[in-house]
Amino acid sequence: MSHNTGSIRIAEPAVLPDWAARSVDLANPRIGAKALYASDDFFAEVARMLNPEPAQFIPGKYDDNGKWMDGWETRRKRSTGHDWCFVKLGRKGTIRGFDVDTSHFTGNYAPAVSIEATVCDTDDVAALKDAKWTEILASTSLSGNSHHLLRANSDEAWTHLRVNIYPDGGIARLRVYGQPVGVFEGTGDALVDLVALENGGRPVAWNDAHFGTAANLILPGRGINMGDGWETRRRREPGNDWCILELGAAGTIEKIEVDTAHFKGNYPDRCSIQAAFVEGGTDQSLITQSMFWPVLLPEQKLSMDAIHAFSEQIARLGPVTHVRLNIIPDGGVSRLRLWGRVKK
Ligand SMILES: NC(=O)NC(NC(N)=O)C(=O)[O-]
Repeated sequence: MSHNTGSIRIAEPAVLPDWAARSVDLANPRIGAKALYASDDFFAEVARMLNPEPAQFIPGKYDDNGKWMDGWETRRKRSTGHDWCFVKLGRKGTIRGFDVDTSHFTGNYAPAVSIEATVCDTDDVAALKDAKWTEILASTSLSGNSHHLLRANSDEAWTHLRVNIYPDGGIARLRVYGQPVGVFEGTGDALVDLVALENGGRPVAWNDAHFGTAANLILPGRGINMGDGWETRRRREPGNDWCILELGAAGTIEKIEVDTAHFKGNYPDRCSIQAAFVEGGTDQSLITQSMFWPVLLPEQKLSMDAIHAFSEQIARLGPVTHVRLNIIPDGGVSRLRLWGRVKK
């Protein structure tokens, strides 16, 4: 499976395990995550480790410190001890596991990693150093140029991580697969975007995402370019393209926005949305189940490069947990917003 939380498709491991596929990357800078501090990042700055785009290797690219590497890389340690860094999560959340990705690091990858977590109401490094840390990933050996999908040993919600590497070396990318918590606390009866990535929404399945994946639909803000949306290949057979999204919380949808920003010669002719309150099943079985979901938004004509707002057209289905966006017959949509009230 691959997903795109930037302008370039992320080539995640060929197949993410279910616990990762149904999670949000809490370390995605596009929802506010940030590398706060590193004990050392001489060869490659720690911020690169969170880049939502796939790690790349650029032969022949060097900087004043050495070979340019796309990740976090510390200098060769000549003393005891180990390197570490602080990462602020984009949302407070529970953590199911990690992808510790050493892509392109072959003779300089970190031999081992462990990860600790804490809850802290500040990003101040001194305060974080004094925080109470809990190990949620025990020390684990790493290989070069590999994805390491590792389960976390925790059910609690956290705000910050300390990533320890033993004793030094590089990590290309860190993905933190989890679920935001408490995003709707205090919203009362306000309309909230139930499917936004930063509110725990996530893509479940799609039939095609040749040019841009479904994850882009629920990113914050408007799309930055045509690559920052969900775009399918040109359909050459009857039917329509679709994607299934899970809401961050069950709720009743009252206002829908379908944004075709940047899609001018390839926006869908029409769209519709089906929805359901799903209990049980798997992401895979939802693909079949979704064929029979009731219509939340009947077919609507779309236009180029515009936000389309719908409210009176929305069926009164009550609280739902999943939607299926149908685009007819194919094309690109930049963002989908599903404003509603959280089910009490
Ligand atoms: N060829 C290298 O990559 N050498 C060093 N690393 C970088 N990035 O230059 C090292 O010591 O690991």
